[in-house]
Amino acid sequence: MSETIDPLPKPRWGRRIAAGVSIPSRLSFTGLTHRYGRVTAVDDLTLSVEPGEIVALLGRSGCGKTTLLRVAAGIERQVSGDVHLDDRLIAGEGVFTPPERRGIGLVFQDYALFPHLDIVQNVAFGLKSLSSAEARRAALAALERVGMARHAGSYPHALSGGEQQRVALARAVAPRPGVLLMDEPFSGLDKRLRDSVREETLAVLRETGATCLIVTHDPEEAMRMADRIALMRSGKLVQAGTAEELYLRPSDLFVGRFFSELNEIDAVARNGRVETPLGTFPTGIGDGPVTAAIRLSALRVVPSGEGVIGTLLSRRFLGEVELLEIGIESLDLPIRARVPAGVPFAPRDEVRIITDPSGVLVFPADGT
Ligand SMILES: Nc1ncnc2c1ncn2[C@@H]1O[C@H](COP(=O)(O)OP(=O)(O)OP(=O)(O)O)[C@@H](O)[C@H]1O
Repeated sequence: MSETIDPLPKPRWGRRIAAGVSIPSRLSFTGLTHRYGRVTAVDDLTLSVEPGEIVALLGRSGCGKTTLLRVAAGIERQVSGDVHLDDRLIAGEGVFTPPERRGIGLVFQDYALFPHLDIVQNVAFGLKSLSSAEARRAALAALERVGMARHAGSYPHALSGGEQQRVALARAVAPRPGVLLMDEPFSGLDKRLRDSVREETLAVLRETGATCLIVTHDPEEAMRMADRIALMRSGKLVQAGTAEELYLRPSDLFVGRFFSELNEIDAVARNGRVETPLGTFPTGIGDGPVTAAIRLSALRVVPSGEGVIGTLLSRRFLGEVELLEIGIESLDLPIRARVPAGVPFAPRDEVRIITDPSGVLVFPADGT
């Protein structure tokens, strides 16, 4: 007897309908600076988002992410630097293409649906080049793709946050923009809903093929969604690369901290090595004061045998893993370790710590 295999997983949103395909553009910023009065929100930033690429713009609150998006959209006019769409200068010295002529779609944090228009009118709003019948048809198709066609006649206030987010996505992709900008599009959703809406949004983005720049302050979200991550600090681009590159080879301690929890130990590098209470590790940098940053997952904790002697101070059960705090005589602060749950220790037990050198990052001590 043969088994029937369903070739496609059942979509959670609507029927299996493909989103309209966009012709993706390259979006690039060159030497971009923007100020609000004395505040420099974006500082000499250069970044290119390649056609069809999804890039997450990541950084703490106030680092300039939204400002960069607003400049790209044409809501804000930069102080200096250029913005190009492919080879076309859209904002720069003496040039300013108005937002509606840029072919850029936007999804705002608060979705920004028009309260006085019903859902299908909201989505059809940007389809100015089509007749009203065609615009309605395209809007309904976009709503169908995000599983919201049955709400076409509802008004935004009658929809949940997750439903409004889907409508906002349908509205942004319906005109088939070459570039889509999303500003913290999932931040208004609770954690469980956020995961499923994010996955579905990603599927729609991949189908449309649009170039996409997504603002987020959540490294995990950036890693899940983006082909590349651009990390900002104080208006500057600190590092851009794949999640793996940023995680494995952070350019400085700030980037390292963003992607993993670290034990930070001040030490002095000599002859390409640094000696710490947890062992001696290669540095890859010149001699001088350094910070040895040791990932919590790089520590193995065993009851006896080889390893650095410590005393277990506390253990916290986190499901699959446990967080241990261990005191070491020569260190003022306890060392933290993230180990598989179920370790056979109790507080005050003597333990041995073994450090995997591949989980040790060494940076010049520059006070970052
Ligand atoms: N309209 C404005 N007028 C004056 N200052 C502003 C304005 N908008 C932003 N700023 C300032 O510019 C800096 C960058 O703000 P921006 O909103 O771009 O950062 P962000 O990284 O998007 O932050 P968040 O994640 O909190 O939205 C901040 O210091 C902010 O206070």
